[in-house]
Amino acid sequence: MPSKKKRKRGLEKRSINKYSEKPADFDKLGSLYPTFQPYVFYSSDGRPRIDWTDFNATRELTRVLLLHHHALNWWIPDGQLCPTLPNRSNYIHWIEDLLASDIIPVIGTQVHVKGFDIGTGANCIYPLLGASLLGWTFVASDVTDVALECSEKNVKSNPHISELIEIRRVHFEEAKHKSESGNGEKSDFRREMVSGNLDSFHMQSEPASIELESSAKSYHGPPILLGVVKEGERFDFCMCNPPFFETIDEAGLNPKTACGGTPNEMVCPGGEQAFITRIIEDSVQLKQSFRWYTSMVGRKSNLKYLIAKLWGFGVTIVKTTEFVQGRTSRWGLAWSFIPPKRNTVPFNMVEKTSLNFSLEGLERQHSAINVLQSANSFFCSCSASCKLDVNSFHLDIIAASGHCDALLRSEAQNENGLAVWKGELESSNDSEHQESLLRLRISVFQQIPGTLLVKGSLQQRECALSGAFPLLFQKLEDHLKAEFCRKGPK
Ligand SMILES: C[S@@+](CC[C@H](N)C(=O)[O-])C[C@H]1O[C@@H](n2cnc3c(N)ncnc32)[C@H](O)[C@@H]1O
Repeated sequence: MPSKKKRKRGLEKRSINKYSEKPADFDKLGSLYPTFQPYVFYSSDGRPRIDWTDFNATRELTRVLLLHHHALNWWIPDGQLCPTLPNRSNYIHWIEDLLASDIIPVIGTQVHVKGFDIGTGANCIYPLLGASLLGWTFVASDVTDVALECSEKNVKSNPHISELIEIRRVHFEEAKHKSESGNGEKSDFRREMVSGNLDSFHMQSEPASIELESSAKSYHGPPILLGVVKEGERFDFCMCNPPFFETIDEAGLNPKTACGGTPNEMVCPGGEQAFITRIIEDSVQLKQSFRWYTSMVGRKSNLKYLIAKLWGFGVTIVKTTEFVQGRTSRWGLAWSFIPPKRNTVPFNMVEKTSLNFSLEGLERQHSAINVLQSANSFFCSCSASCKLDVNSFHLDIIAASGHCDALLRSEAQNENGLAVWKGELESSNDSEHQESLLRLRISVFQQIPGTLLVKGSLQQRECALSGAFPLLFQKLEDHLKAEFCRKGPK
C-alpha cells in the first residue's frame, strides 16, 4: 500500500523493488484489467506477450502496473515519453540505498526526505514512485507546457500523495534576471527564449554567446538547478533522467520498442554530457544545499568524462551504479560536497576491488621492474605516498583526495608540494584522515616473453575515495601503454 502521508526521516521502511526479479505477468494483468487484455497475445511457445513496438500497448502496460503495484492513477498523452518501470524503479531504489547508507549525513533539521526531480516529464514518474513507495516529498521541474500540465494532472489524480509533490515551472526570465543582478552567474540563454518557444530553442544552430569554458560540449538551454532552487531550500537529493541525445536522429528511438519521446524530452544541445555538466556546475554553486546530487547517464564514455570532471571540482565522494534492463545499460552517478561521516558503515563503493590489464609487445629491454618504476613515478607525480618493493614486484600507494584529483586532472605537484603531501600522509594519526585515504597495490607479473600483466588491488574497500580506483587504474593503463607498448611493426 502506498503511504498516506509523509514518512518521517528514520522511520522509512526499506521498500521492495517489485521489478527486480520477475517480468510482468501479462496473463494475470490481462485478466485483472480488461483495458489491457486486447494488447496481450500468445506466441508459438504459449507465452503471453505484448507488442513492444505499439505505443498504446506499452502505455497501457505502464498504466496498469502503476495501478496494480502502487495504486497510482496515471496517464500521458500520445507520443510523450512512456517510462519503463523496472528501470525507473531501480533508480528510486538506488537513491533509497544512498540515503539509508548514511555515509553523507543529513543536512539541517529537515524532518522529511525531500527530493528534486529535474525534468519530471509529462509522466512525473519519479515523484509518483518516490512519494507512493517511500513517502518522500518532491519538487519536480520541467520546461514544457505539456509536461507541466500533464504532470500536474497525474499528481492531482492521486490525492493520497498530491500534497507531497510540487510541480515547478522553470522560468527562463527569472534566472536571467538573477544572473543580471550581479551574483556573478553567467547567463547563456537568449531573450527570445523567454517567450517559452522551446522548439525554436532546440533548433538554434549557433552556439550561445557565452560558452562554458570547462565543458567539452556546452549546454545552452533553460536553467536547471541554479535559478530554479529557491533561496534557503535544502534537499536530500536531486535526480534526473536527462535528454540523452544531441539530435533526434541520434535518439534513433529503439525500433524494437515504442516508448514515445518527443524531441523536447529526448534531445538537448550537447546531449546528456552537456546537460549533466551543467548540473555539476550548478552543484558547485549550490554545494551543500543538496545532500546528494544524482543523474542517470546513458553512455559509459560520458560517465568516465563526468566522473573525472567531478573530482576536479573537489567533491567529497562519487558513487556510480549500473542499471541493466534487458540488453540496455544505464548508469547512476551520484556526488556530494558534504564530508562523509566518520566511522561510516562499510559502503559498497566499487564493484571490483581488483582490476588488471596486459602490456603486450614490450621491447626486450623493458622488464617488470621498469614498468613498476614507471608506475611509481606516475603516482609520485601527484605527490601520493609510494613504496616500491622490487623483490616482490609490487608498489604500494596511499593517496588522499587531492592526489586523486591531481592525477585525474593529470596535474603533477612541484617538489615542494610533494614534501607537504607526503609529510601529511605519513605523520597523520587521525583516524578520520586515515579512513579517507585510498590504498592501492600495483603488482606486475610476466605472462609470456614480451607480455606483462599489471594488477591493481584496492586494499581497503570501505573508503570514501574507493570510487576513484577504476579511474586511476585506467589512467595508469593509458600511461604505461603509451610508454611501453609498441605502436605497430617498425
Ligand atoms: C528524458 S525526459 C525525462 C522525463 C521523466 N523524468 C522520465 O524519466 O521519463 C527529460 C525531461 O527534461 C525536461 N527538461 C529539459 N530541459 C530542462 C530544464 N532545463 N529543466 C527542467 N526540465 C528540463 C524535458 O522537457 C523532459 O520532460
